[in-house]
Amino acid sequence: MTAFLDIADLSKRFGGLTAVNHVSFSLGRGEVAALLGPNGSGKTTVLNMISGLLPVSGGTITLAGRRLTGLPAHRIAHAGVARTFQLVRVMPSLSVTENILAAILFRTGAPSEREGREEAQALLAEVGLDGRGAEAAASLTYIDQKRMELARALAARPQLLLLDEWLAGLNPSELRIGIDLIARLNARGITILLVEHVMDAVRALCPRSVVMNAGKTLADGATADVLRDPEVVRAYLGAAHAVS
Ligand SMILES: Nc1ncnc2c1ncn2[C@@H]1O[C@H](COP(=O)(O)OP(=O)(O)OP(=O)(O)O)[C@@H](O)[C@H]1O
Repeated sequence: MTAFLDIADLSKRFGGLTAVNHVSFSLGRGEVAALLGPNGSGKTTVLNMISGLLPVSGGTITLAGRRLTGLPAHRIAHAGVARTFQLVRVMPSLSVTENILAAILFRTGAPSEREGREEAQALLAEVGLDGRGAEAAASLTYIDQKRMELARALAARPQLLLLDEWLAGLNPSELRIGIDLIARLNARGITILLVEHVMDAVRALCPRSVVMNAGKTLADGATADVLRDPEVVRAYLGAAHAVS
């Protein structure tokens, strides 16, 4: 597969700490892959650099041959990259629909009120929040806030979706729904990179996984093989999350 997202020799230093240390991997268009690793291994920092939230200290990131490194976050978003955050970010004082409309507005500049609301409605249906648009965002349960955050990301019509522990904290039935939703988005052609500690979800969704440890790439390959790799098992067992 030719690289759609190409991460080459990527590094990030915070003062004396090297959080990401010469990491390289690439994703093919339409691929869904996991970025794994114990706590503090640098996964979120990689997502932050891809989405332009943090400048890189070294290396390059390209999407469909276009260099993203050095672009501000809003330009990267317009180039087709959307993400969710580990700690859900919503605008609590607005309604659910208004939260989505804000994201649509960011993409389009100025949709007509009717078109914007129709699109918001369709996005809410897609993430399982059909008919919930009038509710206050702050009143949503945790999973519903996550759904709404995903709808906001989808409002950008991304080519690449970065999910930072989007499935964390869901109960088993919610997890099933979440996995199906991610699989559906991928089937629609969205390339997905997910940082995830829920290994059942990783196994179900991601044929391929990249594993980081202490800022470096430890493994990159078929998920089943990677999760059996003794070095990966050791890295996880030495940390809070065992590979279970
Ligand atoms: N803005 C920042 N300033 C200073 N240090 C940071 C910053 N962001 C992350 N770090 C440090 O960089 C290292 C990697 O953090 P990062 O959040 O990328 O890890 P992670 O693999 O996503 O962990 P987790 O699974 O717990 O989310 C950690 O030591 C963290 O404390």
